[in-house]
Amino acid sequence: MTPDFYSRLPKAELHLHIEGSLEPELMFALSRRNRIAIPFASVDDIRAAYRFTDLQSFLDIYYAGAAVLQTEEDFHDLAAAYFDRAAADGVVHAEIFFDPQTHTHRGIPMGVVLDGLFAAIEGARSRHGMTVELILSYLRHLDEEDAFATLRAAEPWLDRIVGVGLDSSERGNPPAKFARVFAASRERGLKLCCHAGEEGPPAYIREALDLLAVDRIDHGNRALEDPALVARLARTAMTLTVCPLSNVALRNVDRIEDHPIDRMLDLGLRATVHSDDPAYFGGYIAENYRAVAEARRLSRDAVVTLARNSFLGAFLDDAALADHLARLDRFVAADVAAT
Ligand code: HPA
Ligand SMILES: [Zn+2]
Repeated sequence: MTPDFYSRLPKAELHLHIEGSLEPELMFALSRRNRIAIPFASVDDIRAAYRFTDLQSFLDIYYAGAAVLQTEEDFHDLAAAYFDRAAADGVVHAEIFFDPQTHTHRGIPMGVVLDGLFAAIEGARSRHGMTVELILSYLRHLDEEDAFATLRAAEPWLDRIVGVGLDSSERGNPPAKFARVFAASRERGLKLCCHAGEEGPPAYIREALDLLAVDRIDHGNRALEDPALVARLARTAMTLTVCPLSNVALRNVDRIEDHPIDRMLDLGLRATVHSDDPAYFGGYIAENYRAVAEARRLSRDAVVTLARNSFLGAFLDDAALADHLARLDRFVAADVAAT
């Protein structure tokens, strides 16, 4: 493999919270631009706060940081910075989460968030040739009625949103709590994703399948505790969007050397690698590939399988999928010839 293999490998990003790409430098700049106080005196201060013990300790800082996002321009700048980094990391297609309730609850209208994101998406297309889809993610620590209100607020833009997701504090907020709003989302033609089995038990993954009828599971690591569930996920080719650096930062995996990504592939799971909240967890998607591939000594074939799975798991039409897979094959053939 050539040295820049991981960043040149064509891939799809399927698990990225746009608010989690807010780098400390931009957080600081926006806090000044918008005169929003943050509990940090400097960029170094912000970085020093990024020592997490679990999901909730991260979410507390993540929601506090998002308070600096106020205007359409802020959302544009946030997403444009992410797309530039993603393009440099070989991302050719991205399906990104945004958390509307984090903003609407602060009085920021849905249209401000979306117009900023749409402008950045247009820039990603024209500057990088990248295709981008948006996934509206409901916050699971809030109630289902709030999720319904969010779906209603997004109604004017639903033709430009590919799907919905479920994120935030997993324990104590099972998928079952959102069965009706997921059914309503499906009726509106939206694809369905759900964070499950990051901290929550395998039973939450089963609920996401049985009660929400999801198209994709985000994380899914704890399926490994339940062999019958693993067999079902493998048999149905359910995509699991795995985030190695996130798993270590949030202490769901002790060390990157202990990450189960190769076990997942060996069990026949359609696992893929993604970045989750890269500004907080120490690396964007290529760094997630590099870190887990080196720590687990993955073969080139295994790494290419992860990238192939990212396209197979994406919400692409057949023609676009075929194009992406053909480009991946050409990349691999050229890399093999060069080494
Ligand atoms: O890693 C995550 N897990 C759950 N909710 C989230 N919201 C942003 N990132 C995450
Ligand atoms: Zn996530």
